[in-house]
Amino acid sequence: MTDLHPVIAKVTERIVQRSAASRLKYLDLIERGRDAGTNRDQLSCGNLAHGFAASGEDKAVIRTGRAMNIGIVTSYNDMLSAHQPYGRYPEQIKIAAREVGATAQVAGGVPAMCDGVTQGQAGMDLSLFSRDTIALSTAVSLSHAMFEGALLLGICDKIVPGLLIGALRFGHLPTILIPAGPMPSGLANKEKVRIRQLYAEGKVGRDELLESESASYHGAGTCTFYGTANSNQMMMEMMGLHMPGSAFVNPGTKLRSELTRAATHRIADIGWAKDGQPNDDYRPLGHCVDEKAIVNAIIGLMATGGSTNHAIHVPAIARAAGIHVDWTDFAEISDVVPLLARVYPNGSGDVNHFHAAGGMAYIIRELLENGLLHRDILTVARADLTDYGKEPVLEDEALQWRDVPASRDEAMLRPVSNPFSADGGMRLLAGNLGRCVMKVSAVDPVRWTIEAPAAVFQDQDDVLRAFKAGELERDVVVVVRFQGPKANGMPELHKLTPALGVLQDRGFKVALLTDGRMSGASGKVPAAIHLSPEALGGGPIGKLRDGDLVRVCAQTGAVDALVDAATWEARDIPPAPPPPYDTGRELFALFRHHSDLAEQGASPILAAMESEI
Ligand SMILES: O=C(O)[C@H](O)[C@@H](O)[C@H](O)[C@H](O)COP(=O)(O)O
Ligand code: SF4
Repeated sequence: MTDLHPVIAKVTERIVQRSAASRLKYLDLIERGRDAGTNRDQLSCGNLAHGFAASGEDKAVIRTGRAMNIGIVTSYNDMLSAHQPYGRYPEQIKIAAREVGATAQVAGGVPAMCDGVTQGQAGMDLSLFSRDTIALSTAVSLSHAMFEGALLLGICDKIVPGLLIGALRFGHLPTILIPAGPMPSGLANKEKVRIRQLYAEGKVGRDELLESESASYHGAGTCTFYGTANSNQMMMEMMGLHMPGSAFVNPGTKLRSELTRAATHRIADIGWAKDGQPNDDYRPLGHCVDEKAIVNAIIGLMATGGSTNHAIHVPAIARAAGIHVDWTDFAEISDVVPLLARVYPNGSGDVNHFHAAGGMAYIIRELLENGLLHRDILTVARADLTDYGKEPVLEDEALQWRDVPASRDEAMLRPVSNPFSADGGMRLLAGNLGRCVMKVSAVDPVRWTIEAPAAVFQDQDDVLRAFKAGELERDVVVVVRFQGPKANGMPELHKLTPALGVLQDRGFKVALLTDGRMSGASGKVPAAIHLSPEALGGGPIGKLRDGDLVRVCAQTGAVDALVDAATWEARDIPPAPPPPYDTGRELFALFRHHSDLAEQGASPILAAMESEI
């Protein structure tokens, strides 16, 4: 077994040192929460009676207060394909809880936005802030102090980060995340993108496009591209917050339901008490999510080509646990963690193919054996992260975990000894335009450096209008600004991907530069995103003008306007567009006013919380 890589050890120690004071304060919160929350002792008879009045056959057990009452926080809705399966999970969980003498109640529901439905629409301006809304809703759910454990039902982009941020403020509770799995594979993602580009060129009509999209997104379960949602599942495995290997088991299968049952049984095993006696295997969420677990999540992003959105969500999740990480930590980890998986958009296969090839079990075992992962973290499983290097199977109807000694498809999954690339492909870029990130794992290396005249926009629809008018048929850095959290909520600009892809396929050197975001499913066009500081409030991206030479370079980590210093200094920032107003966006003005930098997590609630504690 190889010793831990020195850079992983160094970055982890730097995070520990940086977080020492805030982490200590957080751990004290957990101690106080645990002492106050034991078996609902602080509740009055009136409080308690309200809490179990409608709990039916569980009423007597909840009333005695001697067994774990599990709080289920669910993000069910039946519009979101990934969350539609959750509809029947609470009843299944209640049955499983009774099997081990525990009880379960739905503590609350949280909203779950589908970025696929809102992509390119006004609703996308609420997407990032829906994460903090989910965190607040999770806190409201768990604030009833009726629970000695929590099960979180969530999968998609902002939902898992939001659930975790909220639940971490109740870090004294043992907590397990329960996924529902990916939909079976439909139309191949590459074919979906081909039809989209034909539509962008006017070569196919809306009917053909809708047919193609419907064949790709065709049923219950998470979309099969490796975007932010599936990156969430990967991170939960890397942090040991799922039952091992839960991430990519399809909905509606016996294995899926057995994993849900096992998670319910397990949560009852790791509370602070068991059968009314102190339990020496108490595993509170706030102890599981420590600096090593956060570093493991970042390592997972690099080893699998995970979503750039997590360059924003991981700092926010970490802050909720009193831990501070930055993009320099990401970049240094990326430099030493090889890319072991090629899953669309970083390859052709999807997450079902990835799982069949060996999936997370293979990735984790490979990284552990090569000293590229913290093994000694407090997971929700029985041992440490070793448990997660095995895949779940049913043998004679019983849940088992088995080794995955080798990749079953080296076109998708490779060993550390023969990676797809020596590093993780999430680069930090810095220069006179600020700091930003660029994911290169899905970008041809010949396009890692783009130097071209800027075409400057303040709205993604204006980019598409310029494309359709033939105004972008050249080497170009497309700049879209005033897309930061304070300006309009930092939407994803993924709708631009087909048009920019067409320009790139026509042979032009093309890059996107924005203070906004891209989808985790965005791929082949180099995109320098999350540029901080954002244009609103004076970020230098606001000084750019049409025709300025701009250089984005993932090789050297540069993002610069090649404009002479005197001209640059003399420039003003143009007035910001009016704030968004419709689709409920005006209700989120509070969040826009208080959001902090993307590199800190772009979180109004954490920024405000830290200003008080
Ligand atoms: O970060 C992500 O993974 C995206 O937000 C994803 O959740 C969203 O659905 C995209 O829109 C991709 O899907 P389309 O390519 O179908 O838009
Ligand atoms: S992966 Fe994206 S598009 Fe698919 S259900 Fe989740 S949020 Fe919606």
